[in-house]
Amino acid sequence: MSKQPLLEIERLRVSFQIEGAYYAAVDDVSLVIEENEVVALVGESGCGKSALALSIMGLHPPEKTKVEGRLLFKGTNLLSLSVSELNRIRGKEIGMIFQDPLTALNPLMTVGRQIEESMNYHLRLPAEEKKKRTIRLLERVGIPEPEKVYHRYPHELSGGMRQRVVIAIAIACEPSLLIADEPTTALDVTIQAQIMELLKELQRQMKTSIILITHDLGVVAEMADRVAVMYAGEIVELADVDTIFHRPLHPYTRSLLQSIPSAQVKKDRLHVIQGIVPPLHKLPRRGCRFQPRISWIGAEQHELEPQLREVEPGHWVRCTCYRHFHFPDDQMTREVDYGAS
Ligand SMILES: Nc1ncnc2c1ncn2[C@@H]1O[C@H](COP(=O)(O)OP(=O)(O)OP(=O)(O)O)[C@@H](O)[C@H]1O
Repeated sequence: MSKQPLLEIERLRVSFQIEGAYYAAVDDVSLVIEENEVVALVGESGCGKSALALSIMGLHPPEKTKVEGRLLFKGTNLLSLSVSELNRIRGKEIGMIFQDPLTALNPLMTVGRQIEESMNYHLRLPAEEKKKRTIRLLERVGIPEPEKVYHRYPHELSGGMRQRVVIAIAIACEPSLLIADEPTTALDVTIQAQIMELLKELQRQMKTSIILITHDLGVVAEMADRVAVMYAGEIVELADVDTIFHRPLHPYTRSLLQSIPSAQVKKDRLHVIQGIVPPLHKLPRRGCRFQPRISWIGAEQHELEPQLREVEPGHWVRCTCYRHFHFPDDQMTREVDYGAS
């Protein structure tokens, strides 16, 4: 019998209420996260990455959000749990690292107490043991003088140190799944690299699975095992990291990759993906959602109801338009020859 995946996202739809009607920000997304696997979710702002992550944590306010489908975590559907049942899993089995450490931390509570809070809820250890464990955790996330930092307040720490504290809270109960939503966007570039290095090292030690949400394709190349590329609420391409970087097929994935600056290949100008992800209430709900942004590919080259299809083992692509895609600028067409026919 094959092993049960850690998380199975099945036909997930997350819809927000806007002026009385519901619009899906995540639309029919299915994705499996295995144990000890890092899956990156990439895509422009507004593609639905955070909406997906927050639904796994059960953090959408139910009055204004509809979450449909199934989220099977170790076989249990998170969407069918009561708040108290979910609380037993959140923070213990699934940890989350948010974008901005300043808003993720309580300014009125010392670092030590904040880390211990999550242990209080899930582990119920004697005070002495809790403190020892907290100091060990601070050490583990690379905080110097952990005994002193234990008594400090968030505003007394630098941004990078604060994000280390947020990571310590997220891993305090050794979760089997971590969701990291743009964990470094709020930090300086040099600090970003250190924090990603820390996450990578912790992942290696703890064998935690990670859903990594990021705009930074460099980070994806460094950390991810597989990549799900999202556009307008849908996964448009899914494959292992090498395939995404070396044999991308979907026009959106190829455009994202073309827009990365490269020190090796000097280009006169970077490729810019024309247009924007439309707002929710204006998203095309039928046909290929990327069609308006690649207007030089005729409508007849797109599928009417594009599905994710496995084009080679483990490599999934939505819509057959990728077979006809070329960059509008000839030079780029010559630069990239993916041989898709
Ligand atoms: N609470 C909400 N109410 C209404 N619309 C929302 C809400 N939260 C998100 N949206 C909309 O849902 C869509 C997806 O948003 P989401 O934040 O998931 O995108 P994202 O890919 O995570 O972007 P970013 O990279 O900027 O975080 C966007 O159009 C956004 O405006």
